[in-house]
Amino acid sequence: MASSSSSLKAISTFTPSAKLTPSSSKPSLLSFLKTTSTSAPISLRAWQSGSHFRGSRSLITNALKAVESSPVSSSGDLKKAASSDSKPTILVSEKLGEAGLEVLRAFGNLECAYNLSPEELCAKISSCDALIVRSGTKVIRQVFEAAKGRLKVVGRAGVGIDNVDLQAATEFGCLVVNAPTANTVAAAEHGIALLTSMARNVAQADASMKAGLWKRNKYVGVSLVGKTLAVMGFGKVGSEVARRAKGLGMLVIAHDPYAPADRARAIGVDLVSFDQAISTADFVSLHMPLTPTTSKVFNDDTFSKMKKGVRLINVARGGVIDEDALVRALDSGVVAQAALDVFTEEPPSKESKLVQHENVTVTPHLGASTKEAQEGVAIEIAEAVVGALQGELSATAVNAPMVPPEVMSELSPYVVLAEKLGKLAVQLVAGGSGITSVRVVYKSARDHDDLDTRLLRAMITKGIIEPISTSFINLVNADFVAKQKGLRISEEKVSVDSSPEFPVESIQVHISNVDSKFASSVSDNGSISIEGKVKYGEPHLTRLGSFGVDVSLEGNLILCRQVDQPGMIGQVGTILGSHNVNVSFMSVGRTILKKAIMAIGVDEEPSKEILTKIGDVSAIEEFVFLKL
Ligand SMILES: NC(=O)C1=CN([C@@H]2O[C@H](COP(=O)(O)OP(=O)(O)OC[C@H]3O[C@@H](n4cnc5c(N)ncnc54)[C@H](O)[C@@H]3O)[C@@H](O)[C@H]2O)C=CC1
Ligand SMILES: O=C(O)C(=O)COP(=O)(O)O
Repeated sequence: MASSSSSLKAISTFTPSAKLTPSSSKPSLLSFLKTTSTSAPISLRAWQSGSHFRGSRSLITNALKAVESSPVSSSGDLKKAASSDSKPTILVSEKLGEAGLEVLRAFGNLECAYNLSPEELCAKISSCDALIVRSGTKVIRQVFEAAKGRLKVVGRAGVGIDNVDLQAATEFGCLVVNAPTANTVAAAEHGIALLTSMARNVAQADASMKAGLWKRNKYVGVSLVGKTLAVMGFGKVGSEVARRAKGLGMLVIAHDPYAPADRARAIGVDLVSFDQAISTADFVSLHMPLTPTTSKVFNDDTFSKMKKGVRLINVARGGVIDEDALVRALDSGVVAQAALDVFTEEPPSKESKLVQHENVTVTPHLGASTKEAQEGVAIEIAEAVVGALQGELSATAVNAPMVPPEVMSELSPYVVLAEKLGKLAVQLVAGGSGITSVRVVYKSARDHDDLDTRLLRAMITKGIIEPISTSFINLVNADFVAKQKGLRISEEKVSVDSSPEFPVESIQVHISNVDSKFASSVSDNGSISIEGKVKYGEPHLTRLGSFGVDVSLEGNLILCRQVDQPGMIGQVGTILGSHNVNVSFMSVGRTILKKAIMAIGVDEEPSKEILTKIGDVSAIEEFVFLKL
């Protein structure tokens, strides 16, 4: 059961623990989070209208504008972060298209350093805010450790993120973004190039002619028309391969446990089981990502289920095949031919039996390597990384909630509210720690399925965790750190009869089984309970415990419960004014039994002496100072 702190009139101040990360003043995804923490919340309009970069909405720029015009600015850090001498440093460790490099150069300090050894990468990374890689750089845990908290974004200039340790990135609060669309066609075209050249022995015949031979009988191929192609992984690349193969007159089936059947049907492809796909196909083309589930999924067992003489194409990842098993299958003739663009180890050893096998056609991971795809990927990743460094939520985030722009613009004021409610709720807990259970209730007139709360939940979690954690917390690692701290956050959606025009009518945060430092925040069921709403685009506290209030959530706040009598505002205002503490707003809400809750917004943090004086006002029964 929650209870009030022992002395109602004890001074209750709350100072969030100092952040240890040296980079906490850098512009980054963190800046989005910081932005929401400034005393000048970002309006939806500001969010949408930024134009720092083509197609991007610059939160930090808008935050600064808002902060500059705000009388209650406490954003020295943000201003410093955006000044030219503190430009973010972006390390590009593999060749990237010039158009993308230009975007990066215009934004930050760009360093291109190719072919770094793991040690060299680790040595450089602590001076970088962002790292952009392709498939050749292994971004392993040691890289995040060596970054010492500075690295905020890893951009993968391409699709596959199997070379980035996502768990480590998440633990270190580092956002990972990729460029998932710009190389789809290139990879699909390369798959088709391998399929057709393998079927007609183009590579082998070419090598033989260059060796001075003319072997027309040896290189008789097989036809594609009427043959069955199994596309394993019916995502972006897989479906483009399917479309093209159908144009070649092939029968196409596909296996993908997550692909919707109607999308397949729309291009005349049947989705079938794994076994059905591999046992009926004449050609098998691989397009699934490398994950723990797909690792070596093509092995002795699977090859034994294939039609004798099957032909295999892999432009996905080498690791989905047990390469030794493939050599055995090629030697036994179960697999007649293979065409491989990707390998378990890249580059493979010169002695690789697979590479040397006469029935195997190989290319050195060229799937994405067209001029067009590389330009597209470079721009896509540069914009994603710049956006993330500016504090935007990325639509291509791999380890954080992905938010489509239209959803984001609608949710942004609620995102600000969510973080503030989390921050406020934790400051009402005596000692600020020992929280194990948080219940969040969203009231909404919308169909529950239409309300995606992942972002709101992450921000509430961040708000709660950040002040009681010594580590750097952001959207990326908030859930992870919460779990580590044994904090369980449950969510409930409640339907209300209001306008579905707004995604959320109110958000409530309830913390149970803790003591409160402000008894008025404890509701009848014994939990610390607060509720907030967005009003005119700004976050407001609308309920505290059992009391209805209406307080704009900005800056620092003193909440007092007092006997409802005249002159209270004057008394407290005089104490603050005589100590040069500027009051930004005051509001008083009457409660039951002649009690009132007074909320005072203050620009500076009042000293202990001032707070003691406020506590000495006889009609004040309890009060708490909160930083928002
Ligand atoms: N060789 C190259 O240069 C390139 C290689 N790639 C590789 O191709 C892969 C696919 O790329 P996209 O199509 O853009 O990604 P995608 O995410 O659009 O498609 C991957 C599909 O695989 C499916 N999948 C996941 N697990 C599966 C399983 N166990 N069995 C069957 N399907 C499964 C997913 O549901 C998804 O539909 C990437 O992960 C990347 O590794 C992509 C681009 C270039
Ligand atoms: O996008 C992908 O997944 C790729 O495999 C492309 O790799 P690359 O960027 O060419 O090293």
